[in-house]
Amino acid sequence: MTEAIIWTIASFAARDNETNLADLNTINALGGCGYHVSTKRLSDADFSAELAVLIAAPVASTIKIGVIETITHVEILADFLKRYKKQYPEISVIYEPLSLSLADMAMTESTGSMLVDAIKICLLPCVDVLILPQEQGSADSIRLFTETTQAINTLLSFGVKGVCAKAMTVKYHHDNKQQSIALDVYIDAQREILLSSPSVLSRPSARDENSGVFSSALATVIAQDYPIDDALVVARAYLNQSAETWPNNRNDFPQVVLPNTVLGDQLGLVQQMQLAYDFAPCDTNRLGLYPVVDTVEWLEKVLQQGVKTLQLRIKDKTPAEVVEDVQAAVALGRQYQARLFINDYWQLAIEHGAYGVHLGQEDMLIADFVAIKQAGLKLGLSTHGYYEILRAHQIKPSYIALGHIYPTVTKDMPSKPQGLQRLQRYADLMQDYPLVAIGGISLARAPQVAATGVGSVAVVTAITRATDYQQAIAELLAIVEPQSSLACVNDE
Ligand SMILES: Cc1ncc(COP(=O)(O)OP(=O)(O)O)c(N)n1
Ligand SMILES: Cc1nc(C(=O)O)sc1CCOP(=O)(O)O
Ligand SMILES: [Mg+2]
Repeated sequence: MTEAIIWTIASFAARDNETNLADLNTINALGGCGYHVSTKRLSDADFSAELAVLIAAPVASTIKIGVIETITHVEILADFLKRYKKQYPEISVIYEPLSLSLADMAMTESTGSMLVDAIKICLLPCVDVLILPQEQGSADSIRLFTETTQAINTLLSFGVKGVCAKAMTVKYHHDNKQQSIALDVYIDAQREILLSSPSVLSRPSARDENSGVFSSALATVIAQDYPIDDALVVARAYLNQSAETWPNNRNDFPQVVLPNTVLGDQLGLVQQMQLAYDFAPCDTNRLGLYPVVDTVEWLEKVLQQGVKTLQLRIKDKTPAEVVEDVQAAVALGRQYQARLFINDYWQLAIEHGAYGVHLGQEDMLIADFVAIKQAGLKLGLSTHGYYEILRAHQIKPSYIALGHIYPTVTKDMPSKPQGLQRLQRYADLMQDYPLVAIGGISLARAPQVAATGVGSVAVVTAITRATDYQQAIAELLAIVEPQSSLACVNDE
């Protein structure tokens, strides 16, 4: 893995060293390596010279910008970033101006401050993520949320790629009591992310929101190639904790706000989702070896080898074309007393009484989760990183699948492989769930995957393309379910 290099460029009017130290501590704590340029009291020529020195430092993965005090510094910096991004288009620029609020920045007419105008015209088009506070706790949460999204959309029109309105206090009613939470709202061209955390007042151990630590944390996580949704989650968890380590306590992680929930309703989220919560638990937390196959013939072959968890995954056919396969699959599952999951065709799974259904994140928008729950079917949900894991956790499925761990030839994946280190982090964070690792897991890789503590390993080609599938299943079973293989041996 290449080193995560973060450059920080800022001038702090007050508490310089303290704030600078908080930045660098955060970068170190989260596994990055920071290089800092302080612009404070630098002449324009000296500022340009400092930036030229930075060029000689190791190439940045992300650049974090803090307070920039003068118009010419803004212009010099914007020019520098434009040139640097041309050379390294992959670089992300994270900007947390601290002293400016969302309302100040989002005014369309001139604010009366030439500095703010210069920031909007010159700097924002070079910025990938702008982070601003939205502090006021209006009693009308729908209005506050609407104003916030409007302000963010205005800022996006200035050319910044994504905007996060951070830690806004939202008051809402639940169980006849007024609750108060801190909400992060992030919007870019592809996504809108809402993360709720307990209000700052109820978290004495939380970090100072006005220290620039959020953007340093975000920059460091993005520098390690995490996508923005996952980076927001980890940065927020870091702010919510006091420890100077990569966050690993679920209590510190934010909750993903979904429509059709108490908070979602009170923010006026309108998306129609037939969500349900707390699905039937699986009979074990360790689902073991989990072959995913696309024919009834394969189901039977793997069942005959002693497999107890499996999935029928037929893609892109009409329900009428797969109904007989689903019926036959359910019958086989019963005959072998196995946990048979049906991918995608949740109505057929309900109709024919499968053990469970496996669905993806996008299915949360279309499938009737209430019907699945009412029918008593187990629900497995796919995830591809922290954000999706927390989103899945909101509805408490029967198991969570973590993918894709390695490159896979079975499916075109829009995301990057997670690798073992991330899998370990997810396994530690979600250890109370049945977890299933999937994606590119071969016989050779299975021992390391199993060693992360996930109770189940799902495979397609490790079985279907094996020269000897029976041998492959026997070896995979011995790796993933060593206790059951021992029991078999002892039983003989
Ligand atoms: C065990 C397991 N994990 C993940 C998937 C992927 O499901 P999904 O995201 O719904 O994608 P498709 O399989 O439908 O392409 C899975 N099927 N099984
Ligand atoms: C169906 C599927 N879903 C994935 C996910 O990450 O959600 S990876 C995957 C394919 C797994 O096949 P193989 O074991 O051959 O790599
Ligand atoms: Mg699916």
